[in-house]
Amino acid sequence: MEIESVRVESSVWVGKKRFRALLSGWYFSWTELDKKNREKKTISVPIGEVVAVAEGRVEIQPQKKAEDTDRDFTLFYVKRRSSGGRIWTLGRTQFCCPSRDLRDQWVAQLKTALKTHCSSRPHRLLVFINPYGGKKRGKEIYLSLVAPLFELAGISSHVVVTERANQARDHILKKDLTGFDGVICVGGDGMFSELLHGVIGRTQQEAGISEHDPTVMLQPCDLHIGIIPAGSTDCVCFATVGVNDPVTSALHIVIGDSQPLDVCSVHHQSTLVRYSVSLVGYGFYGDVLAESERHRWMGPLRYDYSGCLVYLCNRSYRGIVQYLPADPQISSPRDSTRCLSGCRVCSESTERLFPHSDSCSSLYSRQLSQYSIESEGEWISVEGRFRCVSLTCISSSCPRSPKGLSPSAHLADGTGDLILVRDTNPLGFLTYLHRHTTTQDQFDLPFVEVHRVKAVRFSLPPDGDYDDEEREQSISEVLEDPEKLCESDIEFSKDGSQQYLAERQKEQEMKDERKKREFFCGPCCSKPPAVSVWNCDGEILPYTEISCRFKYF
Ligand SMILES: CCCCCCCCCCCCC/C=C/[C@@H](O)[C@H](COP(=O)(O)O)NC(=O)CCCCC
Ligand SMILES: Nc1ncnc2c1ncn2[C@@H]1O[C@H](COP(=O)(O)OP(=O)(O)O)[C@@H](O)[C@H]1O
Ligand SMILES: [Ca+2]
Repeated sequence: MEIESVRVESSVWVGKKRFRALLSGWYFSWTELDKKNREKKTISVPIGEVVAVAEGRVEIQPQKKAEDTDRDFTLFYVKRRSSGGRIWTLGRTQFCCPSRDLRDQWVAQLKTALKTHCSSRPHRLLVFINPYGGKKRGKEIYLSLVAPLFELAGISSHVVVTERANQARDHILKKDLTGFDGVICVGGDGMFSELLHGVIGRTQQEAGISEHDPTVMLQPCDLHIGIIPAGSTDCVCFATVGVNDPVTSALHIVIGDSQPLDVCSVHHQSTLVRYSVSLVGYGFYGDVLAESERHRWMGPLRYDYSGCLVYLCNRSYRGIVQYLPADPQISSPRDSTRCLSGCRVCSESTERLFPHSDSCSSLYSRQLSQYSIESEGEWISVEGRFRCVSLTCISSSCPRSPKGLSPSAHLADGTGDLILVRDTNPLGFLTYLHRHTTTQDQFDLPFVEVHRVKAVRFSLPPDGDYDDEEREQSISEVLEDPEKLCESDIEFSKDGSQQYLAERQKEQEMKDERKKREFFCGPCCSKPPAVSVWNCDGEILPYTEISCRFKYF
């Protein structure tokens, strides 16, 4: 065995075949040799993708067994399953060395290489499982597919199976998190949103920053959030990882991959309402969500069912949308780029927004540079009747729509995409929706506009068509249980809560009167509602008039 500073080489056997194994710099490779020592096929694994190395012949599934044959060691690593390489599985190769000494040296050298090259890997994780998300398989997915990988990689985890909505958010906001390298969400976009609110909220609390000030620059978060997809849409996972596969996500977490993400903060006047990563949608997507809440028992299918019902209702809503365009020289929602980890536009945006950060690894520790959105251009106003108004920070691709709401949106460029779908005939709108599922351009329709933006405001036309009661009515009637909606938002409304509480009181007073009326009246409806609701990553917002800003994390 030759040992230079970072070069280790020897003969090994894999099954009955002889190989030359080589550890050189950032790679471990093994090359098959024929009887005449001629090299055949080489398999090469970056050290950054090695999950674990163990003495003996080790298997983790179906059961972990270690057979410590003197001269063997087992290497576990990331293996790409699909041709596009997006789906990952756990690769496992058992090597047999010429002697025990040599085996021990290989194991020691590989472990040292892992320590040296993989310092950003997590050691201790706090895992939140929503047992009711998606098809209610969160617990099973975690225990059977994810926990064994964490254990193999030497990651210890503290698991909380939630018993109520917002438990994970409150835990992150209030409990001692010392020693945790990250928090993991086992669930869908709603569950991810809970963790996001916990992590952003806690970071701002500790930094003494008020989230209610819409102009404030938020403190970046040190705690990373990992997602194990077990929800209904899994859009945040799909748009960042490229698939919604629990094993792929667990392996990304194990090897310490991280991806900065834009976040949209949604304010109503001077109150922070929520943060969003995937969809802030009014009209069609708001109505679908409101309807789907009645059919939660259907699981993920509730969105398809409700989508059909809402489509048949053929609704459009009036509104005024104001937006602050992003710099068109940098990128456009109509270009054909697809943002992935390491994207040039995102790296250049990082450099522009945070000139002193040197690399991706510093994204979570730098201070945000102060810059004013208001000084960067003029607001543009569009008034009209819309089928839907959608805002998204990322592509929002998901299994239902593999290219997403805005296929060229960037994950971390500090901007979002605003999609305005004006009122059109039912066939036109169906064409728009259907194009989300095909390769056809959904923006290439005369009634659709898309803009890359830094901020957006939405209001209702001030012509007397809408009174406060009508707005309040629409907001509350979409939920079977309005109390639940209030409960989930009250935490975020602490500082600017007076107006919120007054509105809630008013809503209570009108509750009995409204109880028997249906918000979704179906195709036979005689008086459609004048206002829709906002869908914010799967939660209904309690306000119609909102302002949104895109922030970079
Ligand atoms: C004729 C075919 C019509 C197909 C229409 C497809 C349009 C798909 C666009 C998907 C956008 C997804 C944006 C993601 C939103 C999620 O954050 C949110 C909550 O997810 P979860 O917590 O996992 O439940 N999901 C939705 O609001 C569902 C929207 C579904 C619309 C049909
Ligand atoms: N134990 C629980 N009981 C009820 N609701 C919960 C629980 N844990 C989390 N939630 C809430 O369930 C909502 C939906 O969760 P999510 O995991 O996104 O599933 P789905 O994708 O099916 O909507 C989230 O808003 C979350 O706050
Ligand atoms: Ca973006």
